[in-house]
Amino acid sequence: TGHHWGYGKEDGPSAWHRQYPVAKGNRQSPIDIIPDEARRDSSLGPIFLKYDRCTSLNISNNGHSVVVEFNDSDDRSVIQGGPLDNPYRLKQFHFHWGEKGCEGSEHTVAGIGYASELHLVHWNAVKYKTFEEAATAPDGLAVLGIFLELGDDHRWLHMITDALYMVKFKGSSTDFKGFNPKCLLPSNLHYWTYLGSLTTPPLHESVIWIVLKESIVVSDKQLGMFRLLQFSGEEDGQRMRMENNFRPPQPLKERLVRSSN
Ligand SMILES: CCCSc1c(F)c(F)c(S(=O)(=O)NC)c(F)c1F
Ligand SMILES: [Zn+2]
Repeated sequence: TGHHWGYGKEDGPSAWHRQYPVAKGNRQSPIDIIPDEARRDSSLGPIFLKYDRCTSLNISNNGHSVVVEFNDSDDRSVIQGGPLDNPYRLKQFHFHWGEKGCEGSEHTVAGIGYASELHLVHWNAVKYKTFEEAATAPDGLAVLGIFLELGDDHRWLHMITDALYMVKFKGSSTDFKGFNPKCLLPSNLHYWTYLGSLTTPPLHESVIWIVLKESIVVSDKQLGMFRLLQFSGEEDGQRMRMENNFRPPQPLKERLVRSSN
């Protein structure tokens, strides 16, 4: 139904505002994070991640990214603390990446992009009954953003890249049980936090962003496996390699970025 959004010239980020006017809103994501302009806030405590390995369900290609979904029927896997008033339940994680190493992340740091960015999406199940309801509420979602930079192989990322051949085409999905995303975290959980939005349509302004200062390291070979994925379905004629599925930084407007200590 209707013309769907994408990352191409005609249907990419610069065109999204036509169908999603909030694209020009006051709390859009991603942003360029300028560390020197972030406010250190001593009231910002540490974040706590309690991820239970047995809540992962499946890995799939939704035509925009590769997504690992979790069972969010209880509080087994949650993020809490930091800027959050409640625990937020882990719903899914996915990645954004480029076609070369110097760009591919969504947030940038003092104008510098990374090769990729991992998003762990959580929702406020204390205040809202469903993910869908939370996804449209100003404090409904908490997304943990982790930068990926190029270097040596990541010890655990192979668990994801080994499964990518099974979800090459849009609409494909396969079991992915027993994966604990804790293995994708850097050693240090210092972060920047600000109020923003989804970075893909419908671009809801419902995200409390928590972006980790420390990146994780993956190899070019591992990241190259993500580029074997296709935006298009198996039956679609033209081959559409999945890459450059990132939105560029948006205006900060009247927002403050805070920094944990
Ligand atoms: C209602 C969307 C379904 S869940 C989801 C998602 F699939 C997604 F891709 C992003 S993102 O904007 O791309 N990255 C932050 C999200 F924020 C999400 F919450
Ligand atoms: Zn994302």
